Amino acid sequence: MEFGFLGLGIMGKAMAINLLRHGFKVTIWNRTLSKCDELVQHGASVGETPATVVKKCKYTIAMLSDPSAALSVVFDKDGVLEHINGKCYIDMSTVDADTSSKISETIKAKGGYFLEAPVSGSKKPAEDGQLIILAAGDKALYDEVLPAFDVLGKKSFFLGEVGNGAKMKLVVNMIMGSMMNAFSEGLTLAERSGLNPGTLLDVLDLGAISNGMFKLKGPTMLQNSYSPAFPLKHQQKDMRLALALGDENAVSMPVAAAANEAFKKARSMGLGDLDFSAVHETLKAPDHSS
Ligand SMILES: NC(=O)C1=CN([C@@H]2O[C@H](COP(=O)(O)OP(=O)(O)OC[C@H]3O[C@@H](n4cnc5c(N)ncnc54)[C@H](OP(=O)(O)O)[C@@H]3O)[C@@H](O)[C@H]2O)C=CC1
Ligand SMILES: O=CC(=O)O
Repeated sequence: MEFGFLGLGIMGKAMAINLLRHGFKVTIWNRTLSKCDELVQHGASVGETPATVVKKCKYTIAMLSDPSAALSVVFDKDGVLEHINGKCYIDMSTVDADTSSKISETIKAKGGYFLEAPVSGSKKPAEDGQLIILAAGDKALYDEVLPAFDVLGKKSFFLGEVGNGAKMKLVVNMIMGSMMNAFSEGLTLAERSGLNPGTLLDVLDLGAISNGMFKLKGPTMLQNSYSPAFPLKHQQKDMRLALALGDENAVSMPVAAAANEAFKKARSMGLGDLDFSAVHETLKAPDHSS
């Protein structure tokens, strides 16, 4: 089975390498072309534009940063739409339901097939093929590409009409971003009140609120180490999109709104390209330490 793959950031690179390792043929494209070099070593071919990748491959996956990138790769000159007639496009980026629906409707109007399939799970699950895939849209296309999803993820969900995958992903990340802020405040409170925050991690891990994120991020946060697995700018994008979903549905989300403010503050401090756990640094800023 041959796949096109557009977007070789933290996630796209790991996912495309996984497909290659499992015997899929992969033709890649990335806006910054030099990022293709490493994958060529793994056996990938390179397409000059999104359009040429779609022309060559029956199935093309995209893993792009945000709604604006997802729209640009489809609608701009040399974009996906130019050769989409009869081809299949699977967008795994985290975007909002409106963006996904706009892409879906246009692709279908031009004779193509569309599936949205955002993922839960970060850099390591992407490297290990342990993502959780939240698909929606064309069910026949979902069934066709399951062999690839089985390589990329540990579990795939088919959630119905386009938009449901995007919404599920945003709800999950809204919870995750809120939890990260509560965790960060807890670590800081423990430290400032004279407790050993390392002991707090042990206590948390034994109780009912033990979870993989606290376990993974706690030790590195205590070392002020924020090498990006999930860039903070993307977490803030997800909070923003989840809050908009809350607006549309008149759901009051004061906790998520406060978490969004903290991520915005972190971005204003120049921390957007670090891991989202760097929101911890906002609590060390002068207005919080006096
Ligand atoms: N990292 C994570 O833990 C997870 C991320 N996600 C989601 O997956 C998506 C990708 O995340 P991640 O890999 O971490 O992000 P990165 O920032 O590492 O990569 C973003 C990718 O998007 C490309 N891109 C950005 N803007 C444009 C544009 N205008 N036109 C074309 N290409 C563009 C980048 O190209 P270039 O190299 O040229 O900059 C790069 O390939 C995001 O939607 C994110 O929210 C979902 C689950 C986990
Ligand atoms: O979107 C991020 C993740 O860890 O999932």
